[in-house]
Amino acid sequence: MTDSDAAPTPSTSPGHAQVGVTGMAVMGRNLARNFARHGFRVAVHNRTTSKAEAVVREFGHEGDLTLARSLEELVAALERPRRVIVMVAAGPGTDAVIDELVPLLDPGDVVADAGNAHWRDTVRRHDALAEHGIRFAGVGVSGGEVGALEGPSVMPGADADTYAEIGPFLEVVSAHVDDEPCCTLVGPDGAGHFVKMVHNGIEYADMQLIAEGYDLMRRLLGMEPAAAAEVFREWDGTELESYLVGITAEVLAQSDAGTAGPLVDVIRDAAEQKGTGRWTVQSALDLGVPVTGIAEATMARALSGDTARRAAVRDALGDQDPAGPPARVPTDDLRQALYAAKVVSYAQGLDLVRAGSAEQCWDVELAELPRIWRDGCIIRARLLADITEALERHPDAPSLLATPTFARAVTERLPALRRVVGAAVQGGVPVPVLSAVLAYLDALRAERLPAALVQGLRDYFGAHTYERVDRPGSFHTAWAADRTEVEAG
Ligand SMILES: NC(=O)C1=CN([C@@H]2O[C@H](COP(=O)(O)OP(=O)(O)OC[C@H]3O[C@@H](n4cnc5c(N)ncnc54)[C@H](OP(=O)(O)O)[C@@H]3O)[C@@H](O)[C@H]2O)C=CC1
Ligand SMILES: O=C(CO)[C@H](O)[C@H](O)COP(=O)(O)O
Repeated sequence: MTDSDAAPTPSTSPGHAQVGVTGMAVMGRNLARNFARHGFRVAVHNRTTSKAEAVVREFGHEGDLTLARSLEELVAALERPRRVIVMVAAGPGTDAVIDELVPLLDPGDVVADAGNAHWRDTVRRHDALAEHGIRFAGVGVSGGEVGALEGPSVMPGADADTYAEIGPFLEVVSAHVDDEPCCTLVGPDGAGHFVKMVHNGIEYADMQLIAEGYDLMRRLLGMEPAAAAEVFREWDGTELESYLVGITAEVLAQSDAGTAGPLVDVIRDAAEQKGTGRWTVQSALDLGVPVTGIAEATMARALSGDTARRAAVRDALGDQDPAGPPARVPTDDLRQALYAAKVVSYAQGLDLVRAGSAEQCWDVELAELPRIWRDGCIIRARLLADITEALERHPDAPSLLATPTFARAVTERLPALRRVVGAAVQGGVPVPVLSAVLAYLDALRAERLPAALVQGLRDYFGAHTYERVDRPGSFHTAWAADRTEVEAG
């Protein structure tokens, strides 16, 4: 019997642990191990105790891991002020844990929710715990199972004194680039979870863009998954270098043991979602920020999962395009199109953070976000160093797209993006994010938009009035009478 096979025992030294983690599923377990590997004394707890026992049994040799069989034991195991990290299923699961924790804690203790909470829940929980004198942090964590263990990107939202208690721990275990932690206080209460939500929205757009690129390789260029994998592997050494492009090559190259064909061909084509993409779009709608790439990526997941409707419409309309054979585009056009579209979806996400921060008075420093996303997180990419630099140089730019570096980068790639979207439309390959991004760019660059006609129509049916380009004021045309124009109110 080895040491790690020994049955774990509850803590025998109250107040010994520096940090407690409750929630021993993939993320919490690995985050706890990450703390322990960095020399912190950690107490671990899980609702189903056997999972916490397994963590101590299997990984106790990695560091100072103490088992807590209940939240009472977890709290008792911690030094003061206590630091409890909650890493459980978002929503009711998180509320259940917090409700049980609160009576066990004292004023000054810190609860940090590191799950994917909705930022409005985080604001609510922050305010509710403040009434008990308990400090609350909403901590966005990205990196998946491996990132949690080896160094995630961490996006904490907290009051400064709360961050002073928990931040140094988070910074140590986060990913590092040039000795800088991929963790910084992004703002108070819900700011961290808002930023994590937008991170995930960008993640949705990134993944859908990659999927569209793959679909075009397959359906326009006739490439098999293994050949597409090679292209993505090659792209991972270019301006598109990123975690998601790298793992795309791996997923596409994977064979299925059962069929001996590509695994991707036997995976059901219905993309699921846990909510963060949808929340991003909902928040963007509330704030009036056009995050069209993220929105189309979220809708694309919903459409893919609507299999009954897909089958019904396919049967009714047929899937043959009478327009003829699809146009071919070089893979270099695809690479450029993906890069331009990726820049736009980052720009849209950052616009949303700017608007959310302004509305909530969070004072989020925008350039800090691409800086802490450079490593550890799912959207880590070479591009993020350039975005950081562009935003540091031009902090007041109204859009990332208006900074010289990215204005040039996108302008140079616009012809390729247009060729790709054109070929996809002609070939009947759906590219919702690529085409939404192109439309967004064309609309932003247009001297005049047909919004003028929309205003005219609104005035016609609802007397909603319109403004004129040649003089100030609001105007209404008496559409139902003599059609003269009057100045309104
Ligand atoms: N998986 C990922 O890649 C990432 C996940 N996240 C977020 O981190 C958090 C944890 O994620 P993950 O590790 O995947 O685990 P899950 O989201 O699958 O949640 C499972 C954990 O939540 C606990 N739990 C669920 N309901 C309750 C409840 N009512 N009371 C107490 N505990 C409860 C479970 O305990 P039990 O074992 O007893 O069922 C288990 O420990 C989530 O908020 C998730 O959104 C963030 C970044 C990445
Ligand atoms: O936060 C994450 C990554 O950053 C989680 O993996 C999250 O579950 C991803 O979202 P979805 O499940 O909706 O694809």
